[in-house]
Amino acid sequence: MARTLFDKIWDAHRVSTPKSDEASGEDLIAIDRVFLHERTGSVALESLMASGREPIDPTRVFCTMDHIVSTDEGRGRNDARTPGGEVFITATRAAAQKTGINLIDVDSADQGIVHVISPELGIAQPGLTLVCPDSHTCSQGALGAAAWGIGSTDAEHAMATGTLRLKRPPQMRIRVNGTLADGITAKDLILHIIGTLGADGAKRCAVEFCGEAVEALGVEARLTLCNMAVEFAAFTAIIAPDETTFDYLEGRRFAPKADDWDAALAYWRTLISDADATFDFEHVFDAKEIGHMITWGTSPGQAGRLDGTADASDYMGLKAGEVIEGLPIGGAFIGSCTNARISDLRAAAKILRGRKVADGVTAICVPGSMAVRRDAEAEGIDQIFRDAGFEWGEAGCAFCFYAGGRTFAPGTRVVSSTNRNFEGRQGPNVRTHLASPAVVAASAVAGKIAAPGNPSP
Ligand SMILES: CC(C)[C@H](C(=O)O)[C@@H](O)C(=O)O
Ligand code: SF4
Repeated sequence: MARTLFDKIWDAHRVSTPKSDEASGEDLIAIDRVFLHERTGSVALESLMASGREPIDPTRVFCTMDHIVSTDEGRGRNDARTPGGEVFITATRAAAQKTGINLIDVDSADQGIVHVISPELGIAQPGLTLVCPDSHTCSQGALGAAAWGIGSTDAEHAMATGTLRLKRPPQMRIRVNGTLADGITAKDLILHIIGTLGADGAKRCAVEFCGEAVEALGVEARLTLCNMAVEFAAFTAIIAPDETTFDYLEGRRFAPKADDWDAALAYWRTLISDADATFDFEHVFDAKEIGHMITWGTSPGQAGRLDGTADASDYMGLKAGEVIEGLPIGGAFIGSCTNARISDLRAAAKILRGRKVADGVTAICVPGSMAVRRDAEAEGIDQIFRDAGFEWGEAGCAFCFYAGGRTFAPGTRVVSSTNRNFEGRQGPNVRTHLASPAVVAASAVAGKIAAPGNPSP
């Protein structure tokens, strides 16, 4: 029977369908990797230890510090950005050391946001199952892994048993034909898709992105695309691994080596949906219709073209029919697991070179990992950001979400390269507009929402 890519990974990991689960349709699925972070992973680790159990294979469990850790340059990395949050860091460290899992601590050269460092270190690989108590784990499907977000209790279970019990999700295929116009990015593409299908448009499906425009994306851009799948209610997202994926992974720390690499490649090449595989839902988009996108509301589905108009939104301070381009801003943020990789920083630096952030705009860039930060510094990109008037941070989630601590002033309109624009997401009454790093940079310079081709005031 013809199978999808997701089916193939599922079937290869199906340990059994326990008798008690026949009616529920649940399968017992082998879990290859568990990733944790200090915000929710600490809870799972502590609870596991409290129950007298330990990870069945600690070498397959990874943990980073990203959510709570301070990202202010020069500040101690053991400091928290959330008042009183140090305990997350110390408790996670203690539990990780005790259980012997792979800990990527605050002072590690590998430290960074979980969904940035997992691909970077070659931990996410085609054909693997990977879970993490974090909703944006769907990002890692960009490598051809079945990767999804879970709760802390499931993380505990996955660590203890190497399995999870769950029902195979329905499946959706989103094909993007044609070529994206110059300067139009994966962020614009995903905002266009979510804006068209709505914030619940993916119907809890495992979504396979495919088509010419998706194949043309580099791995970093594919990560951006898959990152926001959960923002339109997907179970997860996946992209068939191809030469782009293999080139990206070769030589990375946890990628297979020598003969194992050849064997892995042979297997990975089978990971494509069969030509006659069927999906529960299918959508087709045309890449050439997509322009610079931005959200205007408080749901990621409230997205439109930058030169379009908004609906009324009290929270966002917008009237129906108001033109989005040109709205004055007070903040600009480039960071997060969506758009803080080296290609994102390069795109922004291209716009910022030789320019200055407009008066009255607080502009901050926080690289997604310390490796990205080092790469950027080696290329002089940090200097371009600093010269333009951007603050340059150390790696972490930073201003992507607010959990107390430093943020933008209430009422500030912020253009942000992140993935969530809910009320209060970036701070009390902060108004978040989601966009690509290029749009954030252009807007920072213009002091108002602006397209990259047109950054001057
Ligand atoms: C804190 C964590 C559980 C949360 C998530 O699951 O996504 C966070 O990363 C977010 O982006 O809101
Ligand atoms: S960067 Fe933002 S979206 Fe990503 S894991 Fe951190 S808080 Fe969640």
